[in-house]
Amino acid sequence: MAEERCVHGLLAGQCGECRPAPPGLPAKVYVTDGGAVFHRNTTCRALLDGQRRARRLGRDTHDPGLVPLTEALAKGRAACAPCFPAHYARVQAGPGLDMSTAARWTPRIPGPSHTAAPSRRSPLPIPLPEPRGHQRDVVFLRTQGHCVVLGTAGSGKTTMALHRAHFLAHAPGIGGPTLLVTFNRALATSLRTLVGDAGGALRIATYHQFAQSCLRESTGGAAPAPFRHKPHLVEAALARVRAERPGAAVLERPAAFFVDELRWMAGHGVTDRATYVSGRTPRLGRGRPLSMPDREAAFDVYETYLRLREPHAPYDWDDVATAVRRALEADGAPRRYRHVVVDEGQDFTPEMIRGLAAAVPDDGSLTFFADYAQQVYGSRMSWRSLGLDVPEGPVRFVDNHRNSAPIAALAGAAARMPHFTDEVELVEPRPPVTAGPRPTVFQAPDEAGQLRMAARAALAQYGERQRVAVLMPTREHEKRLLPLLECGGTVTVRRLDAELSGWTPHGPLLSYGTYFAAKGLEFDSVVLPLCDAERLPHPDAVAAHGEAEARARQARALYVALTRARRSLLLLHSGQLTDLLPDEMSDLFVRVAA
Ligand SMILES: Nc1ncnc2c1ncn2[C@@H]1O[C@H](COP(=O)(O)OP(=O)(O)OP(=O)(O)O)[C@@H](O)[C@H]1O
Repeated sequence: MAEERCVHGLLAGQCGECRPAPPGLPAKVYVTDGGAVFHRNTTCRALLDGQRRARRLGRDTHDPGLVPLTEALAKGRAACAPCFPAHYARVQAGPGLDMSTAARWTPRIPGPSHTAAPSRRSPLPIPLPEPRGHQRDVVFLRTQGHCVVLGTAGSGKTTMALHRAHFLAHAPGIGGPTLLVTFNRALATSLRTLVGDAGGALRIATYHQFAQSCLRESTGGAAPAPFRHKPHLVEAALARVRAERPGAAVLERPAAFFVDELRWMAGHGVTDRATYVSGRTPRLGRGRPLSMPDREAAFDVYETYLRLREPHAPYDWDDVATAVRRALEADGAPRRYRHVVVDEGQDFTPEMIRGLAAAVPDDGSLTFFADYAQQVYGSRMSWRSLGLDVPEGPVRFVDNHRNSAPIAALAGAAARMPHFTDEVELVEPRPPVTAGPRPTVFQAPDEAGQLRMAARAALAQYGERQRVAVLMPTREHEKRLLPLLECGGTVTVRRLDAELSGWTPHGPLLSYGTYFAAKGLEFDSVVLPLCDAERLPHPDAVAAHGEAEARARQARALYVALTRARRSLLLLHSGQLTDLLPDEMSDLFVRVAA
């Protein structure tokens, strides 16, 4: 049953052509040649408004014609929302309200015998699954000093980070104001919508929100905002150094390489020439180390950038972390937070973590959750370079609670490919047992066909009340995809970005965004267009970082995208399929041709 597919090779419910007619829709509906939806009758307000708008813009309009519902659905049309509000009301009700799910999400956090039980005065418990196995140990890990938790994708790191933060915020005696900090704004926003106001003692923020409020406090509100236009200024700095040092081969690299190099320097707090040029600070990753003369030239770019930035701001989004650490180390005042919990820690630089460690008092704690297989920002790092004191070593989560077995098998095989594995500590996952269909790989005739197919599959699954995301490597194609998903403005589509406006933690959802924007989030179904070899890895990344490093970085981003899907995964391409995925012979996906 798990592999039940339609005549087009897609999963039942995934195919825009074969999905059953949603209940409550009539046998015949009205469509116009230029429209993307179907209507109940020709007096529909949205239809008439749309035609008026088209005429105003000088476009042709078409008279509505009556067609069988099945034909309208087969052409990928969605129901017009004003004509079929009951249909959308049902879709909106969604699985999040299902009683069996509600029971599974009943929050109870039984405390271990050696720690105090959570206070009776605690606010309402948070709506999360109960910790299991090692997860329980982590919620109640020691409450002073540093703790590290490494876990594979979907192993409950975010869930346990929330549990732990909630426990630390409210446990009597040992509890106190707690900061749960993430890298992605989208993830922070989604966590806030999940827990709501879990009590004033728990704050959820991104690192950069924390940094800004910290600097504001330390300067009495006078701290300037970090400089926003670093790539532009690095390019200008590079042009100057090229003129001063003609013939230096390293300076022929694109500006993106230097942006990345400067980020590494800022992230590790390497700000003097001798330390940088000597190469004493250990580096990980596949990029070939620069020679000493090349490092001299790269340091010139750094210094020139600093000089150009000086009139604008004392720091940018990368080296703001050093300003925060210095401000906190110099500040003997009582700390605002007693405990800090870091989620998605693999994206934090050592300087960020040092600053967060300095933000808690001696009787407080810093807990660090990470999965280095999902590190997608900047150069490779290990938790061991963060300066945390963890004599007992990290706790490891190996059970994947999110992905079905076939999706985990594909993602796991991708993560075991030679371009992926490196010297950074990755947690080997235990294969999940949840059954499900194998991922589908669909070859469309061209890129436009990929986007059309992606939208149709996403709409079909959204119509089945699922939480769906269409994820792409970059923002380049978003403007072409959005109108296909919106169906003439009748379907509400959420963009995965910093604001994550309209995000709801439960119920059907149709969303789109980049692999990066989806970090930490999850969906029932994920559609990945543009999995072509010529895009993954992107040629710009190859030019900036070299083939091996670009492949490794892109593979980790793709791994993030694959592991966002709980039950259904559709990958699309039109040229050659990217070789960052296991090949056709692996039997880990079902191939479908247009
Ligand atoms: N003990 C548990 N029982 C049931 N479900 C769980 C449990 N722990 C986690 N889950 C579920 O597993 C899914 C993944 O959890 P979560 O997002 O916390 O994982 P993660 O390790 O942070 O993932 P990623 O790093 O890939 O973003 C969620 O749907 C969560 O509700």
